[in-house]
Amino acid sequence: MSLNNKNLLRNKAYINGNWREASSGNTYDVKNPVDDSVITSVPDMGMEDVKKAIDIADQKFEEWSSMLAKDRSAILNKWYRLLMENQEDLAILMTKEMGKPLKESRGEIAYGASFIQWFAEEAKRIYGDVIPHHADGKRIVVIKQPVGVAGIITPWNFPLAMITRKVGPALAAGCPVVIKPAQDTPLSALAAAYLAEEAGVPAGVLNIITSSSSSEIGKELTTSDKIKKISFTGSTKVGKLLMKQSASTVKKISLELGGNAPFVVFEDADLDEAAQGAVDCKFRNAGQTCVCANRILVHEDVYDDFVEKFAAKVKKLKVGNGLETGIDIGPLINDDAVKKVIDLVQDAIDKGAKIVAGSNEPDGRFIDPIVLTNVDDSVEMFNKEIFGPVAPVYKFSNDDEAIKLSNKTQFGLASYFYSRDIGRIWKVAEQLQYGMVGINEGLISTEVAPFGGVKESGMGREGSKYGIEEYINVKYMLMGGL
Ligand SMILES: NC(=O)C1=CN([C@@H]2O[C@H](COP(=O)(O)OP(=O)(O)OC[C@H]3O[C@@H](n4cnc5c(N)ncnc54)[C@H](OP(=O)(O)O)[C@@H]3O)[C@@H](O)[C@H]2O)C=CC1
Ligand SMILES: O=C(O)CCCC(=O)O
Repeated sequence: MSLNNKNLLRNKAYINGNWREASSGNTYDVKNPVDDSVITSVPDMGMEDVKKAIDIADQKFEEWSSMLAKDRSAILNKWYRLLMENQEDLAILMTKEMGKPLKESRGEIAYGASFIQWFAEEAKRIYGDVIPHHADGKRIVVIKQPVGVAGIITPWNFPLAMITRKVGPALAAGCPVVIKPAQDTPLSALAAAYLAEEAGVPAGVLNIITSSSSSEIGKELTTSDKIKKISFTGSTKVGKLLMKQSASTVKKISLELGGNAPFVVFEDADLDEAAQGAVDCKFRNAGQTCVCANRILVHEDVYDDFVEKFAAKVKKLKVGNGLETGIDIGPLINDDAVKKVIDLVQDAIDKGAKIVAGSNEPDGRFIDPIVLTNVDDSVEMFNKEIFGPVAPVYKFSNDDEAIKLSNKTQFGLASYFYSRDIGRIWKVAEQLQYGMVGINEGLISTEVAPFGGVKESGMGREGSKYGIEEYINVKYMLMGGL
């Protein structure tokens, strides 16, 4: 692989500042989803290794949390700079292991790094409170303290940003971390750990376990009494399991789970902007994003015009190996993902849907982006996260119906709508049962805003001033006898 900084391609896991084999000696291959070519192999760690990582992180808690906030901040800032200095190499590595187009990988490196920079600043602003006292001779003070060691489990679709969005606030608050990246994408995580070490993150404060036994590692992280916090991004099914397991030790927990985002186009919308917003929102990362539009709902008066504009743009998207120039859509992550997406399309076709762009005949893991019309809420994909480049366009007749359809799901992560009417904008934004609302905007992710969902999309917020609260305990002190 042609990286300028050859040190970024790691084939060992990282525990206590050492690059390590699994104690069993086992490894597994990391493959490029384009053609299954092996990039390298990494340790296939198990229970013994994760226990070691947890123990060392626990031992490091006192040292790391008692370091001056400005010193932790300086280390994080240096890590941010190193991530950005190595942006191109990290992007190549990411595209190789995950498949997203290089331009999107570059974007994710900058996005991922931005969380480290943001939380480097927040580290210095974990302020407490003085509360006006309730009785003479007493004073009330509130301080904020780090929760302790954080166990972090992340998915393959954002191999860097999902890690930095959790590790940034954890380290800023003073919490050491044990990270289990997705089995398919450990290399971005290991490269980031290498740069963290270069930046001066002390040994044992940041540990990475590579493993193909996610349930074993997850069980240990969620049940160990040394882990005080679990942060997870991934499917709702696994999130529920981790929540259940974490109950045994009553851990603080953040979950970023599945979504089923509505993207509503009202009759007064700017249709050109809405069509472009829908393309950006739906096809980012080949649709493999929890905040991607999953259901495009369009008012009947503008339905045909919107579909024409939208489909014309979709037909221009270029599908191929993400390392090649000009590619908009890379491969899906694996064969199961392709099958799931194509089965959902077939179900819709069986119920009367029409394909107006793209094709339901994949070329290996590549799917020509599909636009479907003539769909209603009886199709399976109305209720399921598609996680692929398929855009079903539903029709509605009035605002109440649009809101009802939008909220007809157990998920509540991101939602979007396009309108120019200020009254409608307020009403709809308030009535959408979602943690995030994009208004005349298809891309909402930024480190400065709180990312997170309601309902079965999870709990907790990442990024912004709220993100650090997930790694902090509030302590109230009452002083009497004054
Ligand atoms: N909200 C989001 O951002 C995401 C949503 N999804 C949704 O989930 C579907 C399935 O994707 P998938 O990658 O399988 O998602 P998972 O939820 O299975 O995987 C996410 C992370 O959890 C780990 N994991 C899996 N099972 C367990 C377990 N029992 N205990 C502890 N950790 C576990 C995975 O490890 P490993 O990789 O080793 O299996 C990975 O690190 C997607 O099609 C999509 O709909 C997926 C990814 C992200
Ligand atoms: O899909 C995800 O797992 C996270 C969403 C990426 C983003 O932050 O926009």
